Amino acid sequence: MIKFDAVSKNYPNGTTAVDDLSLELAEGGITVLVGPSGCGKTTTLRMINRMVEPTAGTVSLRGRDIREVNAPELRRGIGYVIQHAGLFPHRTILDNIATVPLLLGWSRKKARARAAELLELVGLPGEMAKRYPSQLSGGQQQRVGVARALGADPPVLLMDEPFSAVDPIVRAELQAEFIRLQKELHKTIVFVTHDIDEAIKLGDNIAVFRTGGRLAQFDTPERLLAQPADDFVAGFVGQDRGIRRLSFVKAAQVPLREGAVLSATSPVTRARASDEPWVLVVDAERRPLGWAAVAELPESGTLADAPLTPLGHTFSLVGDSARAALDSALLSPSRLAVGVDADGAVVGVADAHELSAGVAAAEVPEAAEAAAVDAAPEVAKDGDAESRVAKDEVAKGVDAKTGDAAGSVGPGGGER
Ligand SMILES: Nc1ncnc2c1ncn2[C@@H]1O[C@H](COP(=O)(O)OP(=O)(O)OP(=O)(O)O)[C@@H](O)[C@H]1O
Repeated sequence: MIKFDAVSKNYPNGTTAVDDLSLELAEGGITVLVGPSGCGKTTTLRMINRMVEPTAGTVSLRGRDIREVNAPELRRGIGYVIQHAGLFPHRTILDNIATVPLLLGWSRKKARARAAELLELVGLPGEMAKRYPSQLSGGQQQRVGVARALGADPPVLLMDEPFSAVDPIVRAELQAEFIRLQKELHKTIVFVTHDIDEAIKLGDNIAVFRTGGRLAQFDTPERLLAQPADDFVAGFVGQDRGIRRLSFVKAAQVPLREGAVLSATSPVTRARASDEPWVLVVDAERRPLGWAAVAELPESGTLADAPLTPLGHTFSLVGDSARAALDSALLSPSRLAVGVDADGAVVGVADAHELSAGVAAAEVPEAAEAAAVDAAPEVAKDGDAESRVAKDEVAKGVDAKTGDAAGSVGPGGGER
């Protein structure tokens, strides 16, 4: 729905900020623009709301060349969120959020009612409405920024490094809240970051730019990790892309074996006969109780009499990723990961070698399938890979990069 067709931006000083970009961004999805500093991400973003005009090529929105739409009208349908939230310091939180509805001519009462709804939507308590921005934490301000950008319910949101100015814990919260919000709102979002991990966490699709404003690869996160287009992309996505790729493989896809899984009522002689250094002791419902080291078993009796070493953590075959499975193998005293079903009953075990062979055999899933991994409730990113919870923000207002008013409505912005 947002299409760049052979778009370039050259500045009079000779800088090519964006070079011959052709790209189609899907409606209702999150497209992340990522790349090193100065590679043209912000310029690309700002060409969508006409804060920057291309030197060549065409940007279109839902099939219409955006040059045919006057900038204020265009920006009415495009929310804009920036680093540091860019709130108006002398307006209350409620009035900051009500900015866009007021600009659109809503009555003060209706605009404030909408602002109160948005405050709740981004997870902030109503009592914050009367405070001023300086009385909120950085993360809270970012949420207000998001609420403000959502004021007129625009179908498109542009977000320029919205989470970069907060500490890593708040950032993870904001990211997770952002994912929650997007599941509800289905906006078309273009998100700029220089952080590849953030891109992989948030993006349905990722455009990797290289210096000189050139597009290096446009792909789903899983394909970016599995099949980087060239050495630059491989270097940019990082050395540990193999591990991160595991987040996109369902644990259910990796083969498990029965291994030495024995009930606590089994005689210790059975454990010795298993030829395994460790046996997993389970209760009558096959729920795991702990590991027994065969070399340390008592002479006689049952496994209920044996000293047990705690399990570490199990992984769920119902929703976890292969990354959670590998993590549990690495942390297990027996070096075996224990896979359980939805009831917590043991299905089987695998060591790191077996898991990695299983992952290699599993095809890189298509985007839809990978999204299903993420959506599965049990994947819940509970303890493992990503803690997708977030609180984000948005808005428009004073642009941290330029100091300009950067409203998506009204005259804000302009080229740098
Ligand atoms: N108004 C301007 N005049 C001249 N050059 C500019 C102007 N605005 C941006 N540039 C240059 O264009 C290039 C791309 O800038 P842009 O801000 O789009 O990069 P970016 O990828 O967003 O970088 P960062 O991650 O550091 O924010 C840079 O070399 C920048 O210096």
